[in-house]
Amino acid sequence: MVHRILIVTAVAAEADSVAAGLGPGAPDPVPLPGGLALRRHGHVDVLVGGVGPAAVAAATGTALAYESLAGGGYGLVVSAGIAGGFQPAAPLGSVVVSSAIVAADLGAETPDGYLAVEELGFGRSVHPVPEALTGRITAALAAGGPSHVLAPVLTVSTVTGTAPRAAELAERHPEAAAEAMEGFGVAEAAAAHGVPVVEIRAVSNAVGPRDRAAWRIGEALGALRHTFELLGRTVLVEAHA
Ligand SMILES: O=C(O)c1cccc(C(=O)CC[C@H]2O[C@@H](n3cnc4c(=O)[nH]cnc43)[C@H](O)[C@@H]2O)c1
Repeated sequence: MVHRILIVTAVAAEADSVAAGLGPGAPDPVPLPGGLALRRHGHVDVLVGGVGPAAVAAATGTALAYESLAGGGYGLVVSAGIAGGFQPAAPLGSVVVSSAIVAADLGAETPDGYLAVEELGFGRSVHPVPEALTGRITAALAAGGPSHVLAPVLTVSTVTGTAPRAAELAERHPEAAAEAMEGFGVAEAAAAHGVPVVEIRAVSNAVGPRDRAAWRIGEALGALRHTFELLGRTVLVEAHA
């Protein structure tokens, strides 16, 4: 069976950029339960799943179940959108491709420091991403795409807004290049259906002291569009074959 590809964003502006990169789609969205709507671009579906890991996990699970019950199935799920970038690894306007998707606040604070759920003896806080997949994505971006880095992407429920919090996350996850709010939720839903997942983020702001005026959302949405222009002609075609 040839599987479809599902791309999930948090908000409509991100989905619009992804869709613009993919090119013309079907005129009418497919309504899903829960007030969700899939925009179809050939074999690629784009879904606005909501902000935060819980909302997006529910939405992604709904889309996966819907497609499965319709007799098809997804072969790849992509969490996409804008993000905060750890400096200097991920400058504004660059793209981060996830080598792993990490729930950075799924754990417990203790007097001796933070413990991830694995250290507490239950649950998981990391979803791996297939290397063969990230290798194809980075190769496609290297051929004229935005500057990019392959690194872990953190999922947080609270946007980092202070230098001490940014330093704490960087110390705990020294390899991480970006933080956003949905990747782990998308990954949990994909894993429940046995579907591989990758997160692709365009950097709109630096992780650190909150300075909304310094966010470069337009630049990041442009990088997101450029990324999916390239992937729509390469990796997303191969992944469908
Ligand atoms: O105001 C706008 O025009 C606009 C356009 C597109 C997206 C937005 C968002 O606010 C998206 C929220 C989404 O962005 C991720 N994000 C971005 N920066 C960070 C960050 O520093 N830390 C965590 N998450 C970040 C996140 O995934 C949000 O869901 C606005």
